[in-house]
Amino acid sequence: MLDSSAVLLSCAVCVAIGLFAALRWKSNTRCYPPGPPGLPIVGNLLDVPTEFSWYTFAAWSRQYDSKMIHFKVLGRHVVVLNSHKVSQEIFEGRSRIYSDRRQTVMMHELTGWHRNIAVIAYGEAWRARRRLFHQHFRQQAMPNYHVKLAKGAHTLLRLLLESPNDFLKHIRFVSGATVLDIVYAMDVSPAGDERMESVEQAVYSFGQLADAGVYLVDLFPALKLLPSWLPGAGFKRNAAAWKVHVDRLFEASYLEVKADHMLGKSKPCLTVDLLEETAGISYDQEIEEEIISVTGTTFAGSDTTIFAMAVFFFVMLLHPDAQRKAQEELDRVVGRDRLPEFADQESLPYVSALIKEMLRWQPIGPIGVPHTSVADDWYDGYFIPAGTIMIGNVWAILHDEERYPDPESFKPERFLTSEGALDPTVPDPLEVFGFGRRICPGRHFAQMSLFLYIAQILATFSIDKPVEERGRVVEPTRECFSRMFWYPKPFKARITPRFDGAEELVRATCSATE
Ligand code: HEM
Repeated sequence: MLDSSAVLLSCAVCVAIGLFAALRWKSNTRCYPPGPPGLPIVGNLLDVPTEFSWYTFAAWSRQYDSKMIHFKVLGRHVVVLNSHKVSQEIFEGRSRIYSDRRQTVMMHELTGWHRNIAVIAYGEAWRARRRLFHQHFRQQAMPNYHVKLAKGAHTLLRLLLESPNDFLKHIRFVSGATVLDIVYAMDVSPAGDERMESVEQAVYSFGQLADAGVYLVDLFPALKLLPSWLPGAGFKRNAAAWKVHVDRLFEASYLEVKADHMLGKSKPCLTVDLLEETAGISYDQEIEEEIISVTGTTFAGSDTTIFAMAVFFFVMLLHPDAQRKAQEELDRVVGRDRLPEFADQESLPYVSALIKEMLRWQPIGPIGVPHTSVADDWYDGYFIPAGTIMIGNVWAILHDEERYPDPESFKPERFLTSEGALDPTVPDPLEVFGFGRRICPGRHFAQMSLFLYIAQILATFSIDKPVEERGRVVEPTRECFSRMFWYPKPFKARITPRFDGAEELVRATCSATE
């Protein structure tokens, strides 16, 4: 006869085997969204192009007849959402699951960018910073920045008068200088300034990191222990060089303003506002970190505005008709005696439509910034495991012909009614600013800056294709950066005052504000 403990043991073993079999069966029957079959270990690494990936994702969406596509790269699940509806339901409707960010060694440990709100993991630290950022960059706070933004726009016009061929350099300078002014009340000169150079280097490094996507050290974190001098450890040398600028970006100017503030000689700026708001709270390193994180992150955002302005000049070369129509509207509404201002925006629907169409037609972030999921989930019968990289295919959503008929054509008119007013039934291309709880909190500031720069440039300058000495018109090359962001490689444009008196108007306005 078997004793009772042997019976119990055999029962337990049977239950364990049963459970194991059931779990295995369940995991085998898990159904991921459709997508290309991959190879062992590398998965679909070789199928995903490093450039223009948004076209491939859209093509897979058509091939597999699914708005949700799945593939694997080196063991990581990736899901791409190719429609407005699915992206809303996932990123907005289930934001508790789909608002995290992947943590990488390069971004979070080696370069100092862990303070950037855009890369912080979904959780309390992110929430606190995002709340603070939102307070200062929500729609209602925008008038606080009107004066400094207008000063920046006037500087841009003056620089375009003085050296029009350097227009891309001027955009970069003005965008960075305006943020320095708003955040730290610092005045920098286009002739060269160490702080400005450091900001540019840091912002450049963020673009490089985002564009590179994944480094080998992110896949094999032990590589971070390699000595920097070792051949193959170039990533560590780059990271160390970038970190100097990134730390300076976050800390140096903040500490300067803080010291001035304690001596009672600081000028009004975002940092001072944040210091005063937290003055009643006893000193806490975490609160100081929050301020540093919010102030420094505004610079990372300035890069996207620079890319958008580069796209603007590019689009104006390709679509002179749209340029002329916007200028006709500016002449009619604002006239030629003054520059357009924020208050004119509502009366300039064509200019607003042109900006919307520019963001839609060529989104600068065609695959946005990927989110990561924090829990297993099921959607429409498909399984999405925790830790999946979630990509919103912004390009596909903004080129969906059901929402935007004839999507490949550049037509600002699509946003207007037949009477020429903005049509509220046509969806704004908001996806360019991302999704759900992670949607860009700087979007009001970005849209306001784009409006002012673009309206003032179109009011005073003509942007045309350059003409060579023998009269040959130089077509813009279609060369572009096309990995994480899309923006044109440096190109030439002929930028000239648009009417007699435009130059005087610019100089007079600049001397009044600069
Ligand atoms: C045309 C200009 C801009 C575009 C197209 C843009 C686009 C984006 C996108 C796609 C994201 C990621 C959203 C997501 O994860 O779903 C983002 C995040 C962010 N942007 Fe912008 N942005 C622009 C300008 C700015 C500016 C000027 C600022 C600062 C004043 C800014 C601050 C931020 C911040 C702080 C985040 C991180 C949000 C988070 O992860 O919670 N952006 N932006």
